[in-house]
Amino acid sequence: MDGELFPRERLQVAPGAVHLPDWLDPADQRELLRSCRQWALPPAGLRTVRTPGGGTMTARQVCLGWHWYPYAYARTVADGDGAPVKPFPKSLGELGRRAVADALGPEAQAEAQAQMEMQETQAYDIALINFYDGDARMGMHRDADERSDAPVVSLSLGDTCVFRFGNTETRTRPWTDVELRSGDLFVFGGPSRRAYHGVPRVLPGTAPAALGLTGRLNVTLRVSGFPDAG
Ligand SMILES: O=C(O)CCC(=O)C(=O)O
Ligand SMILES: [Fe+2]
Repeated sequence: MDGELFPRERLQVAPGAVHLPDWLDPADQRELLRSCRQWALPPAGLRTVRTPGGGTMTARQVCLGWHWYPYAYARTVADGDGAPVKPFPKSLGELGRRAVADALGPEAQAEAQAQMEMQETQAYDIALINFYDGDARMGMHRDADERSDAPVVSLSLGDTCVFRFGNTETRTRPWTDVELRSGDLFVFGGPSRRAYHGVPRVLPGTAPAALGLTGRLNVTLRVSGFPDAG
């Protein structure tokens, strides 16, 4: 909701894990939403992810650059229509770099860049777009199928959610619950890169009316660290 008495403040939730409220302005949010709608179209579009235990994830997903499925990456939608994954757009790479610099400072950004150059891998090359509607949520997990330790960049659109940011050891407490609203940025890198996190709740009807989205979209950008990325 807008119109708070005090603006929401930038918050370091854990070392290397930072929440930047209202990082994308309304025009940039609309633009990103427009792109998400394109990316969600078939082939290689939005799909329901099946887990090895026979369950399904309630957040539906589409990937760019590399296709993630439990628990690996592929170049094609190996667990879906088999189509090649859509390319990772340059604009998202630029957004990722800017997000890291704003959240963690130019040093962290330069260090990440130097590491990537050493490994001869490119910068951000994976996007996972999660769509939460109805009762969708996401259990506590780590982003652990990438080879790179570069920070994960997370952008939220639409309904507000409760984002639970935990610790690197267990799925359980201690954790911090943060409200992520439309336009918010969350970055986790360094000692927090492999921390457990999840989305226990989305708050229906909280999206900014002008955006025109029912539900919540989250875009996470990652660096694969795979030698043949690109
Ligand atoms: O929706 C979110 O905010 C988190 C998404 C996430 O953790 C993931 O895609 O791995
Ligand atoms: Fe995650």
